[in-house]
Amino acid sequence: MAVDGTTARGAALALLDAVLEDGAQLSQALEADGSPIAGLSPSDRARAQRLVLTTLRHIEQADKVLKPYLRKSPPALVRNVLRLGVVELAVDGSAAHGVVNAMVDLVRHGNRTQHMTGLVNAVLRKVSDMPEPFAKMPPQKMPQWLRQPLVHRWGRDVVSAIEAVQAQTPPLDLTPKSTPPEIEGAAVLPTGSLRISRSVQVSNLPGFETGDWWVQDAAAALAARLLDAQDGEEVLDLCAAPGGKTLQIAATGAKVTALDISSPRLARLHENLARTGLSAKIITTDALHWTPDALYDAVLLDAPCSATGTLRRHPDLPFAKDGSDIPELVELQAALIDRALGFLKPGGRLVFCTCSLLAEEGEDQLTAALSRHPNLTVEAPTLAGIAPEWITEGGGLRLRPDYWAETGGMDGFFMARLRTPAT
Ligand SMILES: C[S@@+](CC[C@H](N)C(=O)[O-])C[C@H]1O[C@@H](n2cnc3c(N)ncnc32)[C@H](O)[C@@H]1O
Repeated sequence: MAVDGTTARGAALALLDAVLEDGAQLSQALEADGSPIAGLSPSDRARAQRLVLTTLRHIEQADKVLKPYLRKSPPALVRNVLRLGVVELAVDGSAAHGVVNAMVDLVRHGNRTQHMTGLVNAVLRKVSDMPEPFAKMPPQKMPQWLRQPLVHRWGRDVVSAIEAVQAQTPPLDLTPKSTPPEIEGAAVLPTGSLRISRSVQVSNLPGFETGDWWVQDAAAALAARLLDAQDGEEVLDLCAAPGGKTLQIAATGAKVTALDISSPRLARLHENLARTGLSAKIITTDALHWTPDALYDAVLLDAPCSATGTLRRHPDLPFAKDGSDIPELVELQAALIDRALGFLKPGGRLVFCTCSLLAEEGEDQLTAALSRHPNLTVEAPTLAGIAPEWITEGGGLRLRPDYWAETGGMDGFFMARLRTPAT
């Protein structure tokens, strides 16, 4: 497909196409050689990313608005141009004239779509006459493979509340290295993370160069807090990259070993350590086939998972995944838990966590670990800022996107702290 890749909108279209038509993950499309954003200025890059993310959060509504105007389904490129245009008009409130002309231009540049400029022009003009194109429409639904088990567990109201949060642009959360720095407009959350709700360029914020903080969702920041690493302890961060939790553990003064199977992801951990002036020993290997030289006081296992708790930050996931890899992930998580327990000194602690909304990757995984290892104990969380209802019957911490909804929600996570017997 040939599209105009020189503008933010052209790049957004190419990215949308990669996600919706090729099933690519947005992060991969952004980082790929020859990525559509490669030649753009920083502000156009940010604009292209914002546009594609907002569109992915509103595909369902955009298609509903477009349906009455399309007698038959247009080619994918034209459909995606129309979706981009509708979302810009409905959500961003961009000036109609500019949006319509830009979208017509995108279609004009497509090899096989030049003849559809009239259709795009006519449809988008009609949409631009609607006062609020998405008014009274419910937020975009999660895919059935994910929605159904969540409705079964939490009910429709909770699932709708989660979807309402997923429809919004999430705030930027930062974890401070020590004392929270002064950043204009940043709120300090009850758990200690900083939250910025306006649109900002991260590298322009005070404290970026000096590594006073790093970007990390407020829920993600709780796993290392639950581990509660102490100055001088030997701590293993298994599945560590890109390293938000490694940085938190290193900041306590603990001696951290950060292990991950992926060297490209570990390269980002190296960058993060350099920027923050923190240190960790880094090992690139498969945790399932590695044996440490000595045992650890504590292990953090942030296991690979469906990432279904992160849809508000990664709205491309429902389009790139169908849930078919979950049984394999559940098996891998259990194997990693068993392996991690073998790396602990007697009386050591393991925090297991996943950024999944699904019980099989969280609550059920904890139950299964306890039945495989009956002499483990679960230590219920006592962290500042968490609500009692977030603690599960089994002593884990269940975090949901609709918690703190009024200030932008949080990523979905499950985490639990386990202790091995002292002798
Ligand atoms: C949820 S991510 C970790 C995020 C990280 N803890 C952080 O806070 O930035 C899961 C990680 O597990 C790693 N991984 C997957 N299978 C692994 C294995 N067998 N051994 C080691 N790492 C593995 C992936 O490369 C990925 O970086």
